[in-house]
Amino acid sequence: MKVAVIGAGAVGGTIAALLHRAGHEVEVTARGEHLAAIADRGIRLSGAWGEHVAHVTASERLQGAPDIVFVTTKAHDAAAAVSDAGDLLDGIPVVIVQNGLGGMSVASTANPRARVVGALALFAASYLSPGDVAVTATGSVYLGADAGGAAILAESVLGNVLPVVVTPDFAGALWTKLVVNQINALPAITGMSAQAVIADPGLRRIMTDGMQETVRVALATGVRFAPLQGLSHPILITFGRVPFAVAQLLPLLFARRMGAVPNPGSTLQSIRRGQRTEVDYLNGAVVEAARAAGRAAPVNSALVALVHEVEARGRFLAPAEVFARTGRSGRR
Ligand SMILES: NC(=O)C1=CN([C@@H]2O[C@H](COP(=O)(O)OP(=O)(O)OC[C@H]3O[C@@H](n4cnc5c(N)ncnc54)[C@H](OP(=O)(O)O)[C@@H]3O)[C@@H](O)[C@H]2O)C=CC1
Ligand SMILES: CC(C)(CO)C(=O)C(=O)O
Repeated sequence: MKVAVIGAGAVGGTIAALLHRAGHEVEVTARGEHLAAIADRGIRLSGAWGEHVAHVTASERLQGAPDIVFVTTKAHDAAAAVSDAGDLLDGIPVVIVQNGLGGMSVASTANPRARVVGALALFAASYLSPGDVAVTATGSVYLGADAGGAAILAESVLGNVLPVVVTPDFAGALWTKLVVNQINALPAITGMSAQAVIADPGLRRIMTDGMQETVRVALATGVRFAPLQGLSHPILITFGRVPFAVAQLLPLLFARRMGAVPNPGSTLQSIRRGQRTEVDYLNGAVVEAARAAGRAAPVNSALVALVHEVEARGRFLAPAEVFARTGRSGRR
């Protein structure tokens, strides 16, 4: 099958390499030195799903019409990336693998003729250097069901190379993932891995507070969380109410699942490359939902501000600075 990956960075490079290893004809788009390295030496995949060098067709814009396309840019790049493909995506299943709430509507607006399917990656991947990507933790991809059969094709293609779950409630799954993505901000602020952040009692407290705030905001706006990686609506309702001593078990569980290989998360990876982060689409989406419901989301607001500060100044904050800036002692 002819498969395209638009924005073949950490997640997209992993998907492209796995599909190439399975025998598909793969074309990718990327930019700059990463594109040059892929064109020269292929995508070099390493980590938890094995090693593979994928010699794929690579350019800045899609060259041919694929049977299916995966869009794996960061949220702020998705509209331009889909538009750049022009009419090559007309009538094609376009699987948008993206965190944040708006990926599907952005892709549908950029090409109303594409058959857009939402997807959420629960595996963790790192961009190591131009052309090199590594899977640091395995996990499923959750696909939204659609009426037109595009998700069935996506499931058959992707399900052959990694674990796939089709969810009938993708909107609810997006919100469950937004709770999980509370993992992202503190590594981006401190420069520490997600596991190291969670191991620090004071930082773990902030992350846990952010998760509980996200749950409470979502429930206040009528969200029903869909099942995702062991989380569910009833579990998250309970999580939103319990004291910190119990609630901290959730980030501790996430750290355990991530295993021993340090996971920077996708937001810290943007900072390390001197790029804009997705924080406005992650913690910022919680702040926005709270505002629409006439509520405040102080923890998420503070995290958004601190990530933007690190983006602008190019200097990470030490945990003590984070505690001071968020009005905490740091002892929990
Ligand atoms: N990394 C992870 O572990 C996980 C990430 N996610 C989510 O998956 C999505 C992708 O994340 P991730 O893979 O980490 O991001 P990356 O930044 O590693 O990859 C995105 C790639 O898209 C490229 N790109 C952007 N715009 C275009 C364009 N118009 N044409 C061609 N290439 C383009 C980027 O190039 P450039 O670098 O030049 O901008 C980059 O190489 C995000 O929404 C993220 O939140 C979800 C789960 C896990
Ligand atoms: C779940 C997590 C944190 C995995 O790395 C992720 O979604 C991301 O990095 O964006």
